[in-house]
Amino acid sequence: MDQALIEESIRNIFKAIGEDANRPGIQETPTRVARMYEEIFSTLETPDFINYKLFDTDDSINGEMITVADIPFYSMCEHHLLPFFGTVSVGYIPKNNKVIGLSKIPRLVDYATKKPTLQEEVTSTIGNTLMDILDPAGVAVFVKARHMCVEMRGVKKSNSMTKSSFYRGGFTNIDTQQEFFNTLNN
Ligand SMILES: Nc1nc2c(ncn2[C@@H]2O[C@H](COP(=O)(O)OP(=O)(O)OP(=O)(O)O)[C@@H](O)[C@H]2O)c(=O)[nH]1
Ligand SMILES: [Zn+2]
Repeated sequence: MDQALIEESIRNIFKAIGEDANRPGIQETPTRVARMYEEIFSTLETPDFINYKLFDTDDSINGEMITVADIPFYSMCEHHLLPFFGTVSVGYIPKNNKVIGLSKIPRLVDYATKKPTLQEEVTSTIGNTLMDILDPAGVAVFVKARHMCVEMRGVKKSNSMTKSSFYRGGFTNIDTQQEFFNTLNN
């Protein structure tokens, strides 16, 4: 990431809005923002999914549902560069005795969110990537988020919650979706 360019850009924004970029209170802000962008836009490269460990279990796991619920995330909307944040819940149905290392699911959430993006894209990126890595019998992704660009500007609707979902394989069955949501509510 080009830290110097970010710093210069932030100084220019201060100038453009009529601030004195040398005022003591904000003098160090461009450097801080550059450091912050390094952190919140850290999905510069695709992670090495080959190292996402898959484990072999016995075949009684096949066809059962595994859910990781309420994984918190923070992202930035690509239209206004304002935060949107909430939770992601992921379910999958193993096949061929294969399960994925549990921590890899929140890692997928980080991969999908640490960049300027849209909620729908976060939802489908997590779902499609899990399908690619694990090739399970089904994947469900459910994302709930608040968008600051809808709340603090523009239409200004506080606390509205945007919900998006992704269902593949066994989760296209309505009863399986219901079981997924029952799990989330427990
Ligand atoms: N589908 C989708 N839209 C988003 C997301 N985040 C922000 N938006 C919307 O992106 C749209 C951008 O619309 P524009 O009309 O180009 O921008 P704008 O004039 O700032 O729009 P307003 O927000 O309505 O004032 C807005 O409707 C936002 O609410 C997201 O994650 N998914
Ligand atoms: Zn926005």
